[in-house]
Amino acid sequence: MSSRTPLMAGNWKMNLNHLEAIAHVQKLAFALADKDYEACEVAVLPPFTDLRSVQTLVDGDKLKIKYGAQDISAHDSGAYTGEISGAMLAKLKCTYVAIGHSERRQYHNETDELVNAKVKAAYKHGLTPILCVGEGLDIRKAGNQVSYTLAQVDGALKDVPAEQAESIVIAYEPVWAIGTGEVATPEDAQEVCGAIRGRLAELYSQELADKVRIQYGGSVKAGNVAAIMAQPDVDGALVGGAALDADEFVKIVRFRDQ
Ligand SMILES: O=C[C@H](O)COP(=O)(O)O
Repeated sequence: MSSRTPLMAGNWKMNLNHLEAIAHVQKLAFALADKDYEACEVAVLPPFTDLRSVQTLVDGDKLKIKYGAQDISAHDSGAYTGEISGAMLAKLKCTYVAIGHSERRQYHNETDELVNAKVKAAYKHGLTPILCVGEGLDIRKAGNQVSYTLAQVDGALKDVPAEQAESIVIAYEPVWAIGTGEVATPEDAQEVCGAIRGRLAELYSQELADKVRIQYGGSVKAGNVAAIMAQPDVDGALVGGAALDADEFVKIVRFRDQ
């Protein structure tokens, strides 16, 4: 494990309405103590419709939990039905926004070019991108996971200056391990996360690369998180299914105890 502060983020995907969101965040807040926040940064990524409720709760109760959105429009405003702008997310005091999740790439045909535009939109509005990258099963079987994932990193960071890129979070999520119960081995996670850090050093500098947090995502649970977090280039987890169970997510945050 590195000296970077780990980021444990729960991506709720299309789960939990705004009332359920309040109950869930209250449960997390009740369970998490100051020492948990000192050891780890904790964030939730609820659906758009929950964000105002989560903001009200976090602000009102002065919670240390951070929150963000699961997507952002590449556009600032205008006739883009169904889209949500970075300005809107910033107004809701979001810290993070997930960009380029494999489900967006797969079901909404998001290209590296669009992901790059969304990364730039996030920075324009003061949001920190959680850039999601990772290979599908066919790529993994062909042994091309590193080159494929690094090409996604290159595409997402095209023309993004160092003073912005130094705050990015990159989530390596092998698509074949998402929601399947198939977890990449800690060595699999390290191989690609280490290569991503190496690419950041090539694109920018070693100093910048050493600052960036790289998460692993894909069937992370309390039972497997410690081994993954023991890898030198893994600085947190982007958790899907297990983040919907507050008790389980708290155990993931307390990965050092598992
Ligand atoms: O964003 C989260 C990832 O897609 C992982 O989801 P999962 O933990 O349900 O496999």
